[in-house]
Amino acid sequence: RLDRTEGRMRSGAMEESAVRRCCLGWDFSTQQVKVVAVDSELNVYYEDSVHFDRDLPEFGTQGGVHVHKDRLTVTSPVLMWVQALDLILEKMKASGFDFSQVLALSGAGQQHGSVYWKAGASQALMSLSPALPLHQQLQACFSINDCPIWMDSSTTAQCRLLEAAVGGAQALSCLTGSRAYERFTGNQIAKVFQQNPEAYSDTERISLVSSFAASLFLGSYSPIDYSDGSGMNLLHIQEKVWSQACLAACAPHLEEKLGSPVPSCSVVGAISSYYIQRYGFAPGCKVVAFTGDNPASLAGMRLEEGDIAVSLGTSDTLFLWLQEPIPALEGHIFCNPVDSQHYMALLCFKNGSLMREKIRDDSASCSWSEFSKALRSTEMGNSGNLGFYFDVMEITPEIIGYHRFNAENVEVSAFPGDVEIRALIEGQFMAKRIHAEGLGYRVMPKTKILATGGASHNRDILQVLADVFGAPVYVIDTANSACVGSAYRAFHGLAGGTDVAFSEAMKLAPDPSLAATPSPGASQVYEALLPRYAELEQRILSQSGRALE
Ligand SMILES: Nc1ncnc2c1ncn2[C@@H]1O[C@H](COP(=O)(O)OP(=O)(O)O)[C@@H](O)[C@H]1O
Ligand SMILES: O=C(CO)[C@@H](O)[C@H](O)COP(=O)(O)O
Repeated sequence: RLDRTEGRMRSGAMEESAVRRCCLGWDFSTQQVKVVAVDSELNVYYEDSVHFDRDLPEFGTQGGVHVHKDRLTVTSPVLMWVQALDLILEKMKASGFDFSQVLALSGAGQQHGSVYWKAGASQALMSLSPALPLHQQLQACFSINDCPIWMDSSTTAQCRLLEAAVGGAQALSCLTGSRAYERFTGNQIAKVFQQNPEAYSDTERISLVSSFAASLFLGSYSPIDYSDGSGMNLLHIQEKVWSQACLAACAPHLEEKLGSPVPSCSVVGAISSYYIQRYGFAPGCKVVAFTGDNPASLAGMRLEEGDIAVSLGTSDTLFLWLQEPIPALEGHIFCNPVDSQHYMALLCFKNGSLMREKIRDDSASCSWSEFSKALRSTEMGNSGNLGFYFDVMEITPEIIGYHRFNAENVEVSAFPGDVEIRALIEGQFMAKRIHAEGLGYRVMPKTKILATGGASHNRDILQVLADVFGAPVYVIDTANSACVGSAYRAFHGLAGGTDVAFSEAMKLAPDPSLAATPSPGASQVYEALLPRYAELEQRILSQSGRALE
């Protein structure tokens, strides 16, 4: 496995790269920009990344974001994303990467975040000078410099208005795949319009992080794809058009600022001459629509029906392939990124890796190996001790704070270090199983769990995942499934997109490898604990007055 933080050709790849045709897969995620190169036999042979906090400290982000004083507003500087692209391309060039062999590229972005292009920006995008980096030329192109991102939860008022405008939460979910969520882009745009009407009217185009990144490569505005567009509370997920009722409830002239959405596997154009002249890309290099990081991961893991994918990144997400959507008050239905007739379900847990890092720092001397040791030295079921750990207001369910319970369901104020670590990891995975089952998901004998994201490097964490779900856990060769999925999607788009089955185009892709199997006795332990966890979760929710109606 490669060190994910350093750009590296896989062994032997440097010599071969001159003749190696490839597709690039990008991921503009919360904490970093990452890229992989995948060759025509679908092998990953190059990976690179730029980490915002570490490599661009002048933007002063923590975990790639700025949390504002109200603790609800969370933004990221748009120019940091632009500069990260400059930096990563320069790193690739310095390492000898041969851009002329890139047949096509696609990418992913953290979902829901929005970028506001100022009037005149399209002209600047179309006339980029290859002599200068992008960030120097795009400085004045944004009407809002700090983009609202998925961690923002400041738009409750806008959410209630949107639901009321379309006949309630369930009606909105039937239309757009989700009830109103604070981070969903329509509500974020409504807040921008209400609080900053001048910036809104000075905006000629609104992009998602994904379509913004695609626009940088195209040198013109890229359309939003159906799958990432499903995370906005604006797209009619069955008809695949913007819902006029939702647009009207959010902000005026919104349709023209969004442009028309397109199937996720569309070729949206050829790469801008900027990249041909500055980096040596071939003029025919195609850009396939960018999508959300979770939809891209679904493609990267080549999810099959019955499987469940768990992404352990900044956020933890869980997703499934669906034929028939049944939108509900919890979870989300998105258009499927690789088959526009089908859908995917997604559950998002905001307290993912950053929460695990906090408990690691407090209880395992800032060391993942100490953290793992604690998991190995404690028993499945944690002697009945259960914990809920939410540093920031959780999405699934809406709980904040730490809540620890002993085997008698009595709330306690602290646990010893290793009990705390097991309580955190068991609790995170029990919540995932309980809420997936709430969407109708059932673990079956043939169930595979596909794990990805930074924490899927940790075998001891994956062992707890296998034990709690009672199913084997598989990983693909890289934890960057959103990048790999983006490169796969580029090949699919190149092969004909909607006219060709994704699975057909992916026949050569390597199978995932087994990382953990359930330990003997796991199912008895967790069959007893899961209902207790669910009851305690309800108890906390009703004490905080946030139980779902
Ligand atoms: N060995 C490990 N054990 C647990 N978590 C890890 C390990 N290595 C990395 N991580 C976690 O992975 C996270 C980054 O995951 P990643 O999927 O790359 O994030 P994103 O795509 O959201 O930027 C880090 O915040 C870190 O906590
Ligand atoms: O909000 C969601 C999904 O609905 C998040 O999953 C974002 O898409 C951020 O992704 P990561 O940076 O954690 O991969």
